[in-house]
Amino acid sequence: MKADLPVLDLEGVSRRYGAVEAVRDVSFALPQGARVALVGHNGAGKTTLMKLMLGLIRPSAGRLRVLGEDPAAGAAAARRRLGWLPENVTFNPALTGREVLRFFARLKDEPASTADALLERVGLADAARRRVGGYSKGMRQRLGIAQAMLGSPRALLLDEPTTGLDPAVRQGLYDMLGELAGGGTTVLLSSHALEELEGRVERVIIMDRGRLVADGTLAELRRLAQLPVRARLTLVGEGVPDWVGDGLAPRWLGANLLELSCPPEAKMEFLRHAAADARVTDLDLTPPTLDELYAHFLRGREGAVR
Ligand SMILES: Nc1ncnc2c1ncn2[C@@H]1O[C@H](COP(=O)(O)OP(=O)(O)OP(=O)(O)O)[C@@H](O)[C@H]1O
Repeated sequence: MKADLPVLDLEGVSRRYGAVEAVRDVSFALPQGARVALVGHNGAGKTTLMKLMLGLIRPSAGRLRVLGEDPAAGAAAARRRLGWLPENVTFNPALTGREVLRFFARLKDEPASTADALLERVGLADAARRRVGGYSKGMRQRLGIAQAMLGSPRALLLDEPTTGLDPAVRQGLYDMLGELAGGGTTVLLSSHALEELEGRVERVIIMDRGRLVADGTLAELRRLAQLPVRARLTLVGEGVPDWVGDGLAPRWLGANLLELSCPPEAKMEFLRHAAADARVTDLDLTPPTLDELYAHFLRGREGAVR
């Protein structure tokens, strides 16, 4: 496969389950080393997309290429270069972490030493001889990721890998995914937890009821959505400053804390006014959150359906 070919490439892919169109006409291509999140409500089609990429199910329409090959055509070579962490992964609780990973290593024709090195890599070396039944949720997820990393996959598909993890464990997991992507592995993860993706993926694909409704970097999606920036001014003295028009939708959050909603095109003018006003003693700007973006694109979709 040529280096510049997309690792995962979908063109007009649909998948039906009887009357349910779980995935409808989805197209995207992910290059080597990309870190991408697939976000959407329950039933949006995220898991179905991953199963299609893994070749576990076939599309009803469209074309899918994984490392240049059709994953469902029995091209085992391409499938072996994919790592998968299913949602709610479970392992035999009576086995130790080391036994579990060595078992999966055998399935992938990998030496036991690779399994041991991966346990070290995901921070489970000290717990390797403990039974999985006694592992915390975070430890089980780490073991799941180690399992997905067996065979040095070119792409990792992770179905909701951070659900149920505490913030420190989640951060550790994203750090690990960042390192893998830095080394050239394409990482595609699905998530409901939009806020945690900020700064941790470079691209977000938003799904809604089987359709792709937005695809881009967070900055691109923010630009497309043209959502207002939230500004909070700390003020001395009484009343809303004269230069704050109704267009900024002023709203008092406290005796001297004023919140404004600033359209992107008015931001620089707003900053000039705020900087020149001696009554302003502090200023915070917050770009639209991922949840606001998500709501915006889903609203657009509802508008399109009507
Ligand atoms: N094997 C199946 N048989 C019938 N319908 C299915 C099957 N798998 C998925 N579906 C349906 O396809 C749609 C998409 O499901 P999918 O599991 O891909 O969504 P999801 O985005 O992963 O959701 P979640 O966040 O809940 O995991 C849903 O309406 C679901 O009920």
